[in-house]
Parts: sequence; structure tokens; C-alpha cells
Amino acid sequence: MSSTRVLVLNSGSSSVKYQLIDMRDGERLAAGLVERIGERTSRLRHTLVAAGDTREQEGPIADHEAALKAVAAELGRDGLGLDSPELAAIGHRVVHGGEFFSEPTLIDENVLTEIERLIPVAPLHNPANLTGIRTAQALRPDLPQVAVFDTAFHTTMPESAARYAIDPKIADRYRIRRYGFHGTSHAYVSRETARLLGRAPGDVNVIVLHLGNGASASAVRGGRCVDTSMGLTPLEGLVMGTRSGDMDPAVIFHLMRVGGMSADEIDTLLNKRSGLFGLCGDNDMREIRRRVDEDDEQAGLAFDIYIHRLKKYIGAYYAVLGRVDAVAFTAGVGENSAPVREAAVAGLEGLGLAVDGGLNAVRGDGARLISPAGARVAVAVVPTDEEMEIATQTYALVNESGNPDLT
Ligand SMILES: Nc1ncnc2c1ncn2[C@@H]1O[C@H](COP(=O)(O)OP(=O)(O)O)[C@@H](O)[C@H]1O
Ligand SMILES: CC(=O)OP(=O)(O)O
Ligand SMILES: [Mg+2]
Repeated sequence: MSSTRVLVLNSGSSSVKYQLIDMRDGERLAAGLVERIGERTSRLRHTLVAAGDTREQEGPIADHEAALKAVAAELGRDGLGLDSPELAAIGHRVVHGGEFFSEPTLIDENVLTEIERLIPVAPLHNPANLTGIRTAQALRPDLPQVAVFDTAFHTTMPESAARYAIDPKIADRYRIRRYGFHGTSHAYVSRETARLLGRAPGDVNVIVLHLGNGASASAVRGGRCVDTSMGLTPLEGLVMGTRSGDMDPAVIFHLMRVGGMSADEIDTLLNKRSGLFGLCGDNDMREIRRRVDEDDEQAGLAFDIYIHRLKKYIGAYYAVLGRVDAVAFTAGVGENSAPVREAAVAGLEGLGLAVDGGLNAVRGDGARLISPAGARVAVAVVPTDEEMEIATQTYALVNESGNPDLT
């Protein structure tokens, strides 16, 4: 039997998203999400796509290993289990690939060791990614497993954007540089934006705003990333759900010296208890907007800080690119929050940027323009699809490496 299916696992800090895709035609067979892993209220939502049949279960799922086993069991109930001979490979999102991995990579022990070594610079993500890989390997030891790295798309950044202004000897010794993340999404969305404009990716300059729980911006010139807002770790840049983004690094020394906090306490503060959540107690943009509409001052200030930072990055990347053809909004907030999109470009008419209120308010599934007809710069909503991109790269790699099963 020919093996043409790819299972994609996107293990986040407290969630696992997955999709089973048939690569002959890109058909999604199954998709799902395990949320709130490690809490008592974990939830697994599994959809058998063609039948439109969704099953949900609630109850504690202790860790990522248990989550993946629960996913495997759900797939098995639909006859799509990991034991299926039609499965060609498993593709894993791996957040930090350091400076070594600029391409999708077949996973072996050396690759696992390197991903493990990068845990200190992706403490929320790489451990979950590793558990996902090891659990999948235990379930199907014979199957190729491929790592697709968030950092890969950003390896084209020039040194002027990738380096911090510190002593290069120290930077090199500790491998301190700006790696950038969400690269699979920035790559996919910049390409889809070019397609929406009816132009070749090589001819188009795009600012991509990936606004999910984690959030990052990138400047993409002719299909290549030239700058991005996340750095050594996914903490730098935009205001996020629970992360502070940019800050004077001296805040950390101040908290140590004057606040008596340890490095670990500050790490937790800035990664898990800051951003929108730290500012107003909510990290979900829907809830924040509801509170803003009720004139809640704390939520209003959190929203304003979020938008102010976003606007600064749009301006910065406009300057980096020199000529901008499109600004693309993507991920949970970017795809769904019309108020965020409207506020982010408000007042930027001088840069040729504007949003048409009517178009912006329309809810839709596909990529769409929201700028007024004839605008100098296109503003677009472009849904990301990290899972499809990971599946495509995974399948291409296992085919290239001549897996005899794939005929
Ligand atoms: N309808 C909506 N309106 C505004 N924000 C939304 C909506 N739906 C989802 N979001 C936001 O999207 C975020 C999740 O985005 P997502 O890209 O799935 O993030 P992640 O991959 O980091 O989990 C939520 O925290 C929420 O703030
Ligand atoms: C790198 C990163 O921030 O990922 P996520 O948005 O999934 O947390
Ligand atoms: Mg995401």
C-alpha cells in the first residue's frame, strides 16, 4: 500500500495541535487540539474532517506524553491510527533550531541532542516538542520523523539584523543572536499574500504580523526574511498574551537588586505573567475587547499598549524594507480581531496604509484584502496554516531521501 499521509504535531507549552493530511491532494482527514495539558480541566477536541464529526472529552491529561497517547487513541477509533501503513511520516514543529537547522531535518539521536541543548533558550517550547517526538518514536519506531523549525525561515536575516550590539566574542561563545520564531507561519503567509496580490513572491515586500498567543512581526523582501521581532528567545518584540516583549534589559537588574527576585522568578514573570495577562488579568483578545467595550480602564490600557507596540513595528519594518507592497495580519488575533487590525493601521495613511471599515468587519475563512480599493499598500487578512506547511516540507523531505515505502 502506498504511504501518502503525514501526521503533523504542533506541541506547544500547554497544548498539542495535530492534523492528519493526505499529501496526494492535501485533504485533511483528521484534526484536533489538546488544551490545558497538566491542568484538571484538560480538553481534547478531535474532528474527523470529511464527516464533519467532532468528539470532545474533558478530564485531566497530565503531560504531553499522555496527550499524544490520547490523540493516537482518538485517531485509532477512526481507523486512522499511528499503526496505519498509509502513514508516510510524522512532522513535528520544533520551535528553536539554533543556528544549525535552516532546513526541515530527519530526526535522529544527534538532532534530538541538539534540540535538547537549546532548551534554555526555548524553555516553554522545546521540552514539549521533544516529548512529542519521543512519544511518537515509541509508538512508531520505524517511521521517519521530521523536525520543521520555527527559526529556519529567519536564517536569511543579514548580520545587521541578527546581531545584538554586544561584544561579538561573548555573543559567539554563548551563541547569542536573534534567531526569530514562527518562521513556518511567516514563510507561508508571505507566500500566500503574494498569491493574493497575483504576484510572484520574489517581487513582493511584505510585513507579516503573526498575532497569536505568542506574537511576532517580520519584514520579508522578495520571499526572504530580512528582520523579525523575536530574538534569542520568543520573549523579544511585540506585546503577547503572557510575554512582555521589548523592555529595557536593565529592568531585570533592577528587579534582582531592588526587588530581590531570582533569575528564574523574573523569567517566569516576563514569560508567563506579563503581556496582556500581566497588564489586565486576561490574555484572550476577545475578553479584552469585551471589557474595553464596557469602558474597563485596565483592559483599555492593555489594548493601547499592545497596539502602540504593533504600530512601532509596522513603522520600523516599513523603514527596513523601503518599499512595502502589503501588510498581512495572521494567527488567532490577526485573523479574527477587526478592532486590532483597525487600530494598528489607524493614522498611518501617510505611509499609504488604511483599512476599509466594511471589508475589515467581514468575517471570512480565506485570504482577503481589507484595504480600500486602489490603496498604495495592500492590507490583508491571510490565515496561517503551519500544519499544512509542516506536512508539505515533511513529505518533500521523506520523498527526497528516497524512502522505499513511498511509491
Ligand atoms: N474571535 C476572536 N477575536 C479576537 N481574538 C481571538 C479570536 N479567536 C481567537 N483569538 C485570539 O487568538 C489567540 C490564540 O491564537 P493562536 O494563533 O491559536 O495562538 P497559539 O498558536 O499561540 O496558541 C487567543 O488567545 C485569542 O486571544
Ligand atoms: C515561538 C512561539 O512564541 O510560539 P507560540 O506562539 O506557539 O507560543
Ligand atoms: Mg501558534
